[in-house]
Amino acid sequence: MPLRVSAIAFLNPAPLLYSFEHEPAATQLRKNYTVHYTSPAQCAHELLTDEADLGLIPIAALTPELAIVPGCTIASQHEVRSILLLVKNPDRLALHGALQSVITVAADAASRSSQTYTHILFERFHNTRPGYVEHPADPLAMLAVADAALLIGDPALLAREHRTRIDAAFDEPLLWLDLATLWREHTGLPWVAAVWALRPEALERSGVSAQQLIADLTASRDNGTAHVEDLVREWTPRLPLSSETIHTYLTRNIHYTLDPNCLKAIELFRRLAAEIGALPPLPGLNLLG
Ligand SMILES: C=C(O[C@@H]1C=C(C(=O)O)C=C[C@H]1O)C(=O)O
Repeated sequence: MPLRVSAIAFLNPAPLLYSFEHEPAATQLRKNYTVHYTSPAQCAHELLTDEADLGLIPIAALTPELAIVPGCTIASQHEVRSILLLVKNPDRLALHGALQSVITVAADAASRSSQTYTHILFERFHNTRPGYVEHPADPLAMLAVADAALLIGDPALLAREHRTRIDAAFDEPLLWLDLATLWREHTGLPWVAAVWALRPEALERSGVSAQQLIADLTASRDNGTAHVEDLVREWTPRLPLSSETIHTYLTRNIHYTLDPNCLKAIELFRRLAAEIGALPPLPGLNLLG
């Protein structure tokens, strides 16, 4: 039985899924994998409820039972561009003051990792504890009900393109914060959003070995990063963004290699999240293979 795969329906994972979407590899991979696309939060839900065997899931949703597939990730070394915290009525003097004045945050319901990063940012780095409401990604609607809005993925990329129009809806321009940049400033580590995670018991049923799975996912990523020009051509008509922005996003903003610093970042993120009670502890990372 093929592995049931839940993948993220944003631009950022496109290089990871390249071989699953492009011939000649796609036909071969279809024998072992059936891929479907949804939000990051839903990928986690499907994997955790056994509706999927393998998921590209937010690191906030990892549990000790799931195995992390080594090789690939969705991360960022500096600016990510697509994880944005928009803050209303910013105190122009200092970031700290602006964040201290936030009482409520409307958080993109598609997110798990960035929601938790937001908790860490406020509570650990700025010593304040706003309330949270989940909300569909729509900056103006979010800021109508909250002091700050967390956006991820394609809606964040689009909001950034319409920054002038969005700012014009308020008495003073919003504060636009890139969460990956802030995480890097506070920790010196990359910001990690998602990894491939597996229900280990599913491998036997599928007939795919751990080594084969790691090789297939890594080869797809390598194929994708080698064919970024194709992806830019395919995605430019799908998203109202310039091909330059898409190219920069895929080549400079997003980092696709689960290297030792990314693993350190996941450990630190989960430790800080557990310390503030935002997530259950994750004792050690369970890597496949
Ligand atoms: C880089 C991004 O990371 C996303 C953010 C996630 C989250 O907040 O849970 C999960 C997966 C990623 O696709 C992005 O979409 O902007």
